[in-house]
This record gives sequence, C-alpha cells and structure tokens, in this order.
Amino acid sequence: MSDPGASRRTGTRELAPAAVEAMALTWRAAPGGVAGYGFLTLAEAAAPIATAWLTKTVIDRLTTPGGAVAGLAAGLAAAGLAAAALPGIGRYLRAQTGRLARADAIDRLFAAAERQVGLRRFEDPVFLDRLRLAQEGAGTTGDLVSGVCGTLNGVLSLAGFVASLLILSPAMTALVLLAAVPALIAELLLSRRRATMQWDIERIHRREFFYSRLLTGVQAATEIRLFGIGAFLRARMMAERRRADVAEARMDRRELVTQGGLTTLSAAVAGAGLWWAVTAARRGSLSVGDVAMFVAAVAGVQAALDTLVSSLASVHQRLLTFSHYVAVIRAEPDLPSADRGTAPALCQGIELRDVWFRYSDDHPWVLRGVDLTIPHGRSVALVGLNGAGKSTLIRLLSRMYDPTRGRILWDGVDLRDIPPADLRERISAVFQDHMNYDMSAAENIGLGHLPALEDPARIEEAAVRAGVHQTLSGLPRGYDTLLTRVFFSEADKGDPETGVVLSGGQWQRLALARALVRDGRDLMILDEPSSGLDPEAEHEVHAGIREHRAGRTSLLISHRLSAVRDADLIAVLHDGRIAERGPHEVLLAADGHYARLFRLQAAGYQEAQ
Ligand SMILES: Nc1ncnc2c1ncn2[C@@H]1O[C@H](COP(=O)(O)OP(=O)(O)OP(=O)(O)O)[C@@H](O)[C@H]1O
Repeated sequence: MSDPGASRRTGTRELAPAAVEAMALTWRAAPGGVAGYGFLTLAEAAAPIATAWLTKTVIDRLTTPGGAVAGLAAGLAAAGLAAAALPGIGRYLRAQTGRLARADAIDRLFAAAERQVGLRRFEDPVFLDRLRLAQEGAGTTGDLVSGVCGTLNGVLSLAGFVASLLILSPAMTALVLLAAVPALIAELLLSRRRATMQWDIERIHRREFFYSRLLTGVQAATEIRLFGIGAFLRARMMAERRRADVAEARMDRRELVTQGGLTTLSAAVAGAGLWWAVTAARRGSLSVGDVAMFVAAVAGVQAALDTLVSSLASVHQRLLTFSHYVAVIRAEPDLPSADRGTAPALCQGIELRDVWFRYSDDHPWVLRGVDLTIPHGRSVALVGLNGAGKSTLIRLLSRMYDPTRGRILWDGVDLRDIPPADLRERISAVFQDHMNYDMSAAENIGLGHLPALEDPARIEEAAVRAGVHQTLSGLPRGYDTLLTRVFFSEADKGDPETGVVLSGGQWQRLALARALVRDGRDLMILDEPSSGLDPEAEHEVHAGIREHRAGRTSLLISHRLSAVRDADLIAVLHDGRIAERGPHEVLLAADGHYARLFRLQAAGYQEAQ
C-alpha cells in the first residue's frame, strides 16, 4: 500500500485490511450507533423465526381441541410489532452511524492527501483515479457497516430457519442450501466485475468531468463563446458519457441474466418443496402446522439467503472501493521527508549543486547540472526563454520535487534533511500560476500567514505594499467583500455587496500581498509577479519589490528584463544549465544570451518611441 499509484486494480488480498479499517473507523466514529445497530440486527433476525414457530404452534393448537392459544397469540402480536418497528429504528441508526463514519473518513482522507508533500502524486492519473474512488469509498463507509449487519442478519435468519427446516426435512434443507451456492458465487463474481468496470471507466469519468467543468465554468466561458467551440466540447463530453454508459449497460445486462437465472432456480426449489410438504401432509406424516412452518421456513431460508448473498456481494463491492481509501490513507509521502530537525535560519545562502531534474524517466531532462548560489541577503534574478526550467527550479527550491541528481543545500543542509513544512515556513512566494480564492479580500491575503487573519492592520499593510489597498478599501464591504459571486443565487447577483469580481491585474496584486503578509521569511520567491499589470502598476510594483528585496534573500523570475537589472546577481538558464551569471552591466558587456535578449526588448521599446 505504500505506492497507491502503482497498481490499477485491487486484489482480494487488500480486502481484509480494508474490512478491518472500515470497522475500526466506524466503531471510533459511532460506537453507540454500531452497538445499537448490531443489537437491532439480532432482534430483526429473530423476529421472523419466532413468528414462524409461534404460527405453527398456534395452528397446531387450534386444530387440537382444548389447546390454549391466548399467550401464543400475544407473543405472535409482539413478534409482529417488533418486525414492523425494528426496521425503521434500524434505518435511523444506520443513517446516523453512516453520517458520523463518513465525516471521519472524509476528514482522514483529505488529511492523508495533505501528507503528500510534493506534487508528483497529483500528476499521476492512477493516483487521481484512486483518490476519486477513495472519496466515493469514504462517503459510503456507513453502508459498509450496514452491509456487514445485513450479512449478519442473513446468517442468523438462515441459521434459525435452517434449524427449523432440518427438523421437518433434512433432504429439503440440503436442496435449498445447495441451490444457494451458485447464487453466492455468481453474486461475488458480479460484484468483482462491477468494481473492475468502475475502475476501468474512472478515466472516462475524469475526462467527462473535465469537459463538463469547462462548459459550466466561468473561466473558459469567454473563449468557448468566442471560438464557438461549445458544441464541439459538448460532443466530446457526450462521447465520454456514452462510453461509460455502454460499459455500465453491459454490466447491468450481465447482472440481469445471472440474477434472472438464479431467481428461477429459487422458485423451482420452493415449488418442489411445497409439493413435497403437501403430499407429506396428505399422507399424514406432517401436521397442518408443520406445512405452515415448512412454507415459512423455505421462504425464510430463501429470503435469508437472498439477504446474505446480496449483502455479501454489496460488502464485497464496497470493500473493493473502500480499499482505494485504505491505499490512500496508508500511502507513504511521495517524497522521503525528515520528521526531525528544523530549517536553520538562513545565514550563508542556498546552493544548487550539480542539480539535474526531469519530471519522470520518460520525460526529457529539464535541468542538466545547474550550479547556482543564492547568497543570504542578496537579490538574485533568474532569466531564460519559455520552457527553460525557471519555474521548475523554484519547485525544487520549495521541495515540491526532489532533484533527480545533485543536491540543494540550505546553509549547507540538504533540503531532504529538513522537514518540508519547516522549510516552507521559511519561504514566501508569488507563483506564476497563483491561486484566486473564492473568499473575502482579507482572507485572500491572510491565507499567506494565518495569524494575520486576526490582525487586520497586518493585512492592510501588505495590501498597501502590493498597491491594492485602494482597490480593496473601495469595495462595498471593504476587505470583507467576497471576491466571487459563485456562492450567491441569481436573485442576489444584482446586489454589488454580495461579491465582486476583480481584474486579472488586481488578483495578481492580491497574490503579491499574500506573499508580503508572510513578512520576515528567509527567502522570497517571485515568479513573474507583474506579468498581468499595466506599465504604471508594473513600475510601481517593481519599485515596491526592489525596496522589499533590499538586504533580503530573494529570487525573482521575470521576462521583463528592465525589472531584473537591479538584481545583485542575474543568472541565465539555458539548455538546462546556468549559461551566464553576473550583474547587469557585466552580462551586457559579455554580449551573450542576456545581452541579446535585453537589447531585443530595449529595441522594441525604442521603436515604439
Ligand atoms: N508537471 C510537469 N510535468 C512534465 N513536464 C513539465 C511539467 N512542468 C513543466 N514541464 C516541462 O518542463 C519544462 C520547463 O518548464 P518550466 O515551467 O519550468 O519553464 P519556465 O522556464 O518557467 O517557462 P516559462 O518562461 O514559459 O514560464 C517545459 O518543457 C515543460 O514542458
């Protein structure tokens, strides 16, 4: 279970730990509910057996002169009452236990996903499929318990009715039981097939979900309309839907045929039994009560077998799904992480020593022996063409991945020897693909440093420094304004106080404020912090950043070379290596890649004059 992305299918071996985990989880979440439900299961199983015996005895006494039946009738009424009331109480307990177990399971699942310190698992389609099935498994933990209770109910009812039937006819008992064996095997095979089918169509569902999100989300809405690609995307979505439907229909047909055959078999056995009982009664070897008991017992055995077989099949299938949950919560972190030690406060600097990296064995090398030092208290800029590997290098610095070869040293300590959370505590960053959270303006900034959520002055200070304070304070509810409209109904949408939508550049400033609120960190990473800003805003933001970077350790990535010229050191990433390094003037004088790019950009501006 250490590598939840390794295997596409779940084997029977994984079912036992899944069963133990599900039981333990449900017991922890709702011990009272499980105990109550277990008790009700016993009572529910006992009620029909008691009813059958009481009925037989009442009939026998009624057909015998002078037999007292009042007490038996009362018992029969009590058993009937129990049979009527218990299922309702059981349903409530089952639902309540299910809710508690589900909440616990979902919480643990998401905590486990968070334990994946890097990004690799989230780029692995097999893991993503597993994660989705795990969510499904977590959501139905309670059903698993009710399936187990159903199985228990089936076993108990079966035992009671089989014992009753044995007294009347051992041969008929054997026949009824034998008829159940193919049903049991067939149902288990069917549930395994259904679980395999679910796993196989998981990718189809993921693609369908992707298209449906595109078609219903606001992000792609403009392009979809402008390019007129709605029908094209819908056709693709429906093609995926139909592929999934075909697989499901095939499965349903298989179930229909198998279950139809099994039902016919049960009916034939019941008919033969009835014929035997009636002839035996006519011969005088069975009483009228015995015939009633026999009919009830055959029906009871078949109903119990039915419950047992379908509960077992459902438990089996749910366990197959739940085993994905177990695989995810027991998954080792994707990166080996030290759990002891701390990231020392940066005094000397960060050194990349012969760092090689590729995203996987079948991807090309992105970095091919990068040697770079980011000295403490200095500003370093990283430039390079699209796809040169700049953002990749940042992901390695914040340990979203480990270098394939080589080492990254934080004051001489390998990043692998520092707990990732500790390392990240010392870093602040604005990412090129920053997040826009559907939350309030204050929360969008405060997420950069959670204690700041209680400190409005600190949030405001960061907003001022990112140049977004004026925008935010002018919103209908100031910093408490929601920066989204997704939570409001159509009727609310006319009211500006229900949420606003910011522009791309305003969001970018907000992302900068989120990084700045994390003040006092040892390393500030700025990956294209101003790409969506207007020239005035860009100038203003870079002036602010320059001031902020003075005397601090920072790494800035920007294609706008005028923004990086003041860096203490500029490194040019080319062909996976640092091709040039030095201050602006030195690189210009060297007349290499940097000088060529800088002159190209400068010429563009001059032409415009
Ligand atoms: N998650 C990923 N899986 C596989 N390959 C990736 C992944 N992310 C990036 N790459 C590849 O790695 C290379 C470097 O990408 P990276 O984003 O680091 O470049 P960059 O220098 O930041 O580019 P840009 O200037 O366009 O932002 C590219 O060829 C890209 O296709």
